[in-house]
Amino acid sequence: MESPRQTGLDPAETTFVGRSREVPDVSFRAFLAGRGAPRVHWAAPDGLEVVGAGEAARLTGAGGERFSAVREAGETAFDGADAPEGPARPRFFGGAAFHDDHEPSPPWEGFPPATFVLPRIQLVRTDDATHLTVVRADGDAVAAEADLEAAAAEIDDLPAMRPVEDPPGVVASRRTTTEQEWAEGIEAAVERIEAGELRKVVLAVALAVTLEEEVVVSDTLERLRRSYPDCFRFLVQPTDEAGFFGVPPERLVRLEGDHAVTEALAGTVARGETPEEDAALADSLLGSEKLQHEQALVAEAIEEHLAPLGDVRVAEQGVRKLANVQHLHTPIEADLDGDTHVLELVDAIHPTPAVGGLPPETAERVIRETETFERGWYAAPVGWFDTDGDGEFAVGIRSAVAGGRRATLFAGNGIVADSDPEVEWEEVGLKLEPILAALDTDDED
Ligand SMILES: C=C(O[C@H]1C=CC=C(C(=O)O)[C@@H]1O)C(=O)O
Repeated sequence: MESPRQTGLDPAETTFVGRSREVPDVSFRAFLAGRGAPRVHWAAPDGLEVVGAGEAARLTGAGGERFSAVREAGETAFDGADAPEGPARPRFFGGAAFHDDHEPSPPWEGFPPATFVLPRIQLVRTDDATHLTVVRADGDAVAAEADLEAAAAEIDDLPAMRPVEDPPGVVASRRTTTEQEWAEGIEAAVERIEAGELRKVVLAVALAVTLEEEVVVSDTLERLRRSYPDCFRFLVQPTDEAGFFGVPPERLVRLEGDHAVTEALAGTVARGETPEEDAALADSLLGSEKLQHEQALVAEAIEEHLAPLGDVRVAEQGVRKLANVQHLHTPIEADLDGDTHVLELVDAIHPTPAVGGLPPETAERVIRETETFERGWYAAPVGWFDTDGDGEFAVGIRSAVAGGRRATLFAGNGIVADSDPEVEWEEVGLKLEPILAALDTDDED
């Protein structure tokens, strides 16, 4: 196992040099298709879209200090760097496992407890331009200029649009937890809640899927964009064998300077078939004592973790509507007192009770004892940070890890005192649906 502070980067031997220029807009999927792993794709619902390939540097961490190990290495790595600023600035992309003692085993080979890659080539699409950035770790500015020329020439040859391949098709899918095991897990959790040992725990299922053809993950992500335009989209492909991807509706945190934005998202009902039914379901969400409790615990925990760092404002609760489900949603903002790195916020907030539970240690123990699969990077922070410590992270839910003819999908529910195993079994089905549909030929639009 890696030592907790191992970062994979020797600052004494590293001087980053980056060069960038504006380029004509091209298909980001075409860019990814032509490059080997590692590959990343990130899109925030409110603007920034980035793809990256290759590795100028990689930071890894393990154990309870994995986020601070990565942060410290990232900070010193950029001392003396000669790199562009603004939208074209270099960024580290990656994420972490849900549990800090995670050890990669199938389907999570290639996904350590925490790892971030600084791509050698990055393309950034903002509202008004597309920027190409190349980065080298050897401080050779002349070579960086040449890399930029070469990459720009390759980009010139890429198409502006790329057709989306047919979905791979689903041959078989199977939850790795039986309905009986699920019911027993929930009943045991409810007993602990009634005994006062636990207030809430999020229990999840994995859906193991066999595909007809090999999956092209970036095409799957594109199909998901069409159905879930308001969600984040991410892909982390550390190797050509496997990619972790998803369309999470939930921002873990965004930090710009001293301003942090986060949210409490929890409590779920389906969408209605008609506007009237939809509104009635939204009312039932707002009026449900159980779902309100489930979400209030999330908002309170986030507020409590941010309060020592600055001035926190909790906005009014609303309903967040996605194509298949609706959630209770409370925006939260904070003006931070000190110079804070986004990974410090990630460390402070993860796991929120929207994916873990309360008290956190007991909930994590219950998750381990109950779940019949390895969470890996599911429900964990995934995103990027820059050399100033700004960045953005989503919660890796509505997600799957896939490669070749296999995909494993994940979905979980908050369990509180009055949770009913049958209702919760159906609800995880609703949350698994979007990715399953994007993989299956029957659901082609
Ligand atoms: C843990 C998941 O969703 C969380 C976010 C929103 C609503 C949730 C719920 O209704 O339980 C979960 O807390 C998931 O999608 O796997």
